[in-house]
Amino acid sequence: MTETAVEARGLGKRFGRRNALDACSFRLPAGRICALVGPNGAGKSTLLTLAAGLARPSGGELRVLGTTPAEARREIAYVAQDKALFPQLTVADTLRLGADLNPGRWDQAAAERVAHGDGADSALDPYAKVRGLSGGQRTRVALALALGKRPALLLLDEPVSDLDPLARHQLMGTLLAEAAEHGTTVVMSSHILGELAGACDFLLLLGAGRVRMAGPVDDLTAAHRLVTGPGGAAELAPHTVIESRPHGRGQSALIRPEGPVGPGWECEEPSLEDVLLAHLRNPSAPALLAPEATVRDLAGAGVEA
Ligand SMILES: Nc1ncnc2c1ncn2[C@@H]1O[C@H](COP(=O)(O)OP(=O)(O)OP(=O)(O)O)[C@@H](O)[C@H]1O
Repeated sequence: MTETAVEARGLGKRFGRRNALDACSFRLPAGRICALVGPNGAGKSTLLTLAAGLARPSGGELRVLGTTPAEARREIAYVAQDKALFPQLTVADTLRLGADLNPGRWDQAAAERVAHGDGADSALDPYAKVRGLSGGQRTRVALALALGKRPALLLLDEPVSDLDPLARHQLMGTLLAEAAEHGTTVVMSSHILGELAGACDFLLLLGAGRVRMAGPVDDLTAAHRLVTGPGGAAELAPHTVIESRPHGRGQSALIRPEGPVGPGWECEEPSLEDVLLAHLRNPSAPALLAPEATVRDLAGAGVEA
C-alpha cells in the first residue's frame, strides 16, 4: 500500500476559459478521512471527478494510490452528487449488481449495513425499486455500493446533504470504522461544517480553484488562535490576521500567531468550524499547507506550491 493516497502537482482543469482548478499542489496521506470544503464553484466536484479518473486534467499531474486515476480505478469508489443508479432495479438487485461487478472483493455485509442501517425504522425494503426511494434512501444505496466494493480510496461528493441525522451519524461511524479497520482513505466534500470535525482528521479547503488550506485538522486548528481584547486591529499587525471584527470596545480576531500575542488579549484555540468560517469569509487570507500536506520535492518538480 502506498503511503500517499492522492498527490496533486500544479493540477489544473479548465472548462473553456474558466479555471475550475488552478495550479493545485497538495498531498493526502493514506488512511485519512479528508474533508473537502469550499464555497460553491470552488472546484470540489471537479477534483473528485479527476481523482475518480472520469476526466483528465488540463495541466499538472494527479496521482492516486501511487499511479494514475485510470490505473487505480478498481481500488476507487466514487459517489457523485447525483447518485447515479438504475431506477428499475430493486435495492437487492442493485447490491447483487455490485457483487457481480466486483468479483473477489465485494463485501455484502458492509453493503447491507450501510443500506439498512441499525434501526428497524430506517431499514430499506430489499424489494423496493430504486425509482420509488426517497433522495436520502437512494444516497444510502449508492453509499452501500461504494462501501461494498471495499475501496482503498472512497470519494464522496456531498454524501450527507440529504441524509437524516441518524443515517448521517451512522455513515460517519461507518467511515471511521472503515478507515480504522481497513486503512481506507476517504475524501468527502461537504458544506455541513459542524459535522466534519468529529469524523474528519484531514482538511482540504479550496477557493476559486486553488488550495487555501491543507493538512491534519489538529495541526490546522493549532496554527490559529481566536483572540479578543481591548486593543485595536493595529496591535495584531505582527500576526497573520485571517479575520478581524469589532467586539464591544475592542476587537475579536482569528489569527495565525507569529510569536506571543500582546498582553491584554484573551487567546483560545478555535474549533475547525471557527477556522473554516473565517477563511470562507476572507477569501484573500494567505494559504496554509501543513508539512504533511506538502508535496515532497516540489521544487524539483518545477511546480509552484
Ligand atoms: N462540465 C463543466 N462545464 C463547464 N464548467 C464547469 C463544468 N463543471 C464545473 N464547471 C465549473 O467549474 C467550477 C467548479 O465547479 P465544481 O462543480 O467543481 O465546484 P464545487 O466546489 O463542487 O461547487 P458546489 O459546492 O456548488 O458543488 C465552477 O465555476 C463550474 O461552473
